[in-house]
Amino acid sequence: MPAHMSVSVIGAGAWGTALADVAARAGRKVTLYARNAEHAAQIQAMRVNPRLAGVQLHPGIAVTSDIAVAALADIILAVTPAQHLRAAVGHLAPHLKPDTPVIACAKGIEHGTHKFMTEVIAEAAPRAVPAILSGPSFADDVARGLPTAVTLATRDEALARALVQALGSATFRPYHTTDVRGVEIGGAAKNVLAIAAGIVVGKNLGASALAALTTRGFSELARLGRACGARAETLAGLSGLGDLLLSCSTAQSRNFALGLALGRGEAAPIGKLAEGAFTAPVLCELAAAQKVDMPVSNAVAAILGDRLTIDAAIEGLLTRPFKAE
Ligand SMILES: NC(=O)c1ccc[n+]([C@@H]2O[C@H](COP(=O)([O-])OP(=O)(O)OC[C@H]3O[C@@H](n4cnc5c(N)ncnc54)[C@H](O)[C@@H]3O)[C@@H](O)[C@H]2O)c1
Ligand SMILES: O=P(O)(O)OC[C@H](O)CO
Repeated sequence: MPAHMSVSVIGAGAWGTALADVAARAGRKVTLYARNAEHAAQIQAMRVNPRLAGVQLHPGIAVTSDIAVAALADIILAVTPAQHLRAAVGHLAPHLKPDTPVIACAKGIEHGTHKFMTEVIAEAAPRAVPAILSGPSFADDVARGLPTAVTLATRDEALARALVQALGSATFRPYHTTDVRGVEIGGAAKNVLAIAAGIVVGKNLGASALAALTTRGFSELARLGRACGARAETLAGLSGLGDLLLSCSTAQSRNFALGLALGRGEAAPIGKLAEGAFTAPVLCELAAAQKVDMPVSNAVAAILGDRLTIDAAIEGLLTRPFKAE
């Protein structure tokens, strides 16, 4: 197994910046890539990224807008929104050394193709080794050094272990697995379900309803996971149940915050990436293709697509036939 001494982060948003800090804290040589040269120069000079306000960049992090420089690293973290991953990795691919691990840190499913994040990497950079990192972790918490645990998956177990060693520290604890699909499904579905949780709170339906929604949400996440070949322990682990619990419990989640605003009849928060809004329609298409019933996710997709009012969605969910748990 080659030494993984250097890490590049593609995408200088909130999560990319927090993960650059994680890698620097773990002792790696870190390069943060921002596609906009002016933005890169500003972060390099100020040592602060406005997308992660109030957090000082680790002194060891170099910032670049040169993709060829970023591509030289032993490990790549791809940290763009899910719908931009193909373009970002495609831009990087010609410059990569063969067999470089490219770890998707986005949570979503690609529109049109229904591809998961590692499948997108495999197509956009065929000589890379795709992996995925996901789990309950807010960029702000991670960047402040608060304790966090996530799941890191790639098909080769020895590589998964090595990547965990390269990125892990006392405050950022990745657990390894080879269940790539299980990790991808948890991260994508939890964002959609977090919007539903926010709606429940915004509509003042009560703490009991929130617990019911979260539990039934997990039930449909797990049904889809099983249909797609995910392992039960992954679905009940950090990247599945763990991330669902986090995102369904606090307005610190941008997806929950979107649902909260919708439930209160307010405008959606501006400038905040809510991946679940992009994932909802494609998650429902995927579930339908797999003949998996996902009533909560379907309701979220219909609300966001203006095909259903929130009140009608709630009534529809509450009047479904009684059935075995
Ligand atoms: N913010 C969090 O707490 C958090 C935690 C875990 C996972 N995530 C996931 O990480 C992903 C990114 O989220 P974020 O919070 O960093 O979003 P963000 O909006 O803060 O940043 C996204 C960044 O991606 C960059 N980008 C877009 N297209 C690009 C391209 N083609 N090449 C290079 N850069 C490109 C943008 O310029 C921007 O800087 C999402 O899928 C999200 O679900 C976020
Ligand atoms: O702010 P959100 O809803 O994108 O959630 C961020 C992370 O995915 C939480 O694990």
